[in-house]
Parts: sequence; C-alpha cells; structure tokens
Amino acid sequence: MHVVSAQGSEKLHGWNAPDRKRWRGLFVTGTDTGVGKTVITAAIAAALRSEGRNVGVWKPVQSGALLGKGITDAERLLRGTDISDRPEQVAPFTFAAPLAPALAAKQAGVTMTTAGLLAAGEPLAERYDALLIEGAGGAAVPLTSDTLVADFIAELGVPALIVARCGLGTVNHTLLTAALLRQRGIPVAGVVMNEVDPATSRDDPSTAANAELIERYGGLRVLGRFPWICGEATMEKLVRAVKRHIDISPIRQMLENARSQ
Ligand SMILES: Nc1ncnc2c1ncn2[C@@H]1O[C@H](COP(=O)(O)OP(=O)(O)OP(=O)(O)O)[C@@H](O)[C@H]1O
Ligand SMILES: C[C@H](N)[C@H](N)CCCCCC(=O)O
Ligand SMILES: [Mg+2]
Repeated sequence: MHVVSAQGSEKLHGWNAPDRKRWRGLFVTGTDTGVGKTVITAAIAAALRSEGRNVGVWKPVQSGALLGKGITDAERLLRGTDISDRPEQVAPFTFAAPLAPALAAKQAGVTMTTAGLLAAGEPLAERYDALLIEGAGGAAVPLTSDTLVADFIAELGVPALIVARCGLGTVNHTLLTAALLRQRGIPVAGVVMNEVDPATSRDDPSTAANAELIERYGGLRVLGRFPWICGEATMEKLVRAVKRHIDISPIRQMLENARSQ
C-alpha cells in the first residue's frame, strides 16, 4: 500500500490538511469485543488475496495476551491468511491485560499516541496495496488517553466494516455503531452478521429479521451472514465461507476507488 499525500478537500474523510497521509484499506470494527472481528478480517483478507490482490493485515493494538502462544489476534490473522509477516509487525503494540487499549497501555507503563500507532503501521502500508485493519473491541473503545477507536478510523481516512452478532440486541448495537462512525465522517462499507453463537441464534426468533431491520432503519448494507466455522478456522474454510455467504463486491469497489484516487 502506498501512503500518499491527500489531495484537495475531503471533508467526509476528515483529512483535508495538505500534509495528512492517506491510507488505503478497510477498518474492521464491531458492535462489541468478541463478535468475530478477527475471524471476519482474516476471512475477507484471505478471500481478496485468493483473487490475487496484495492485501495485508494490521492490528494496531491488541490486548488480552502476549505474543508467542499463537492466541493473539495478530497470530490468528496470519494463520487465517497464510501471510508470512512477523506477528510483531502486524501488531506493533501488544499488552497482556484484557482491558481497553488505553488502560492496558497505561498499566504497562507505555505512552501510546495516535501518531505512534500510525508510524508503527507505515511499514505495512508501504508493503501492501491495501490493509484490512482490525480494531480492538467496538468503535467507542478508548484507544489512547484522549481518543476512541472511531477517532483513529477517522484519522486513517478509510471506510469501516461493522461486524455484528446475528441475535437479539444486534440491531441496537449495530445502529449505534453506525451512528458513531457517521458522526466522525467515516463511510460504512457494510455490515457482516456473524454466527458467533450458533446455538443461541438458531433458537432466536429475531435472527431472521435482524439484517432487514439493520438495512431499513440504518440505511446500511448487510453483506451477508457468516457461518459458524467448525474446528480450526483454516484459510481454505474462511475463503469458502466468504465466497458462499458474503458479498465482498462493495469492499472490492472501495479498494479500487482508493487505488484510483
Ligand atoms: N464464525 C465463527 N465460527 C467459529 N468461531 C467463531 C466465529 N466467529 C467468532 N468465532 C470465535 O469466537 C471468539 C470471538 O471471536 P473473535 O476473536 O474473532 O472476536 P473479536 O471481535 O475479534 O474480539 P476482540 O475484540 O478481542 O478482537 C473466538 O474464539 C473465535 O474463534
Ligand atoms: C481484551 C479484549 N479481547 C479486547 N481486545 C479489548 C476490548 C475492550 C472493550 C472495552 C469495552 O467496550 O468495555
Ligand atoms: Mg479480534
């Protein structure tokens, strides 16, 4: 991905100052922590790569475990995509505490700033045509001492994808997430409904209508319902699931538009 200076006025994206850099990619946020952002980020990145696109993955900050045991998001993203970057390149900031990044960093004695996060992502931005960037928790999660995840997405100037649960409660969480993103001027590429809790969503009478409600009341596009993957989420299984269940054409289109700007 080439990081180029933004040209002209881009009020919607919030990066109209001439010296601001422009990032290419898609930010994968969610309605909550544990909704399946890592699974969906890996799946979409793997599907785009299987079409020959030079797409990388970036997890600007992760918390909850340290690198080494293969359980962090960066390590899972690499396994799910067969990308050969090192985990510490994909996740330059990793904290053990299972807390919001702002708190986890503070507890570890690390001063984390937006500028520092962006600088740490630049080598990946140079190496790939586009990045799939996974957030931490939802869009209103404190990222640094004075910013939320949504502020960071706005700073990057990339569109966002919302990963949402299928079952009861998801309409409220998804519409609130979209409202926050829009308030920051962030274009929303769509919503992926994830079967993160298959047993519950099967017996949940709301599941059948939730996507339609999200589209109607949120003016959002639901790109599909990602199935529960049994066993290890291998790249092959993830790509197959995207091809069968998710319409990634709006994502392709956004990446193409970013290339031609
Ligand atoms: N479609 C799916 N099929 C099988 N397992 C899934 C699926 N979606 C999510 N999971 C599992 O649910 C758990 C939570 O998912 P995941 O780690 O992707 O959430 P997340 O939104 O990335 O969370 P975080 O905020 O910590 O980054 C993981 O154990 C993951 O493997
Ligand atoms: C530790 C966890 N896996 C996430 N990466 C961090 C989630 C922070 C959520 C904060 C909150 O919404 O209350
Ligand atoms: Mg994750």
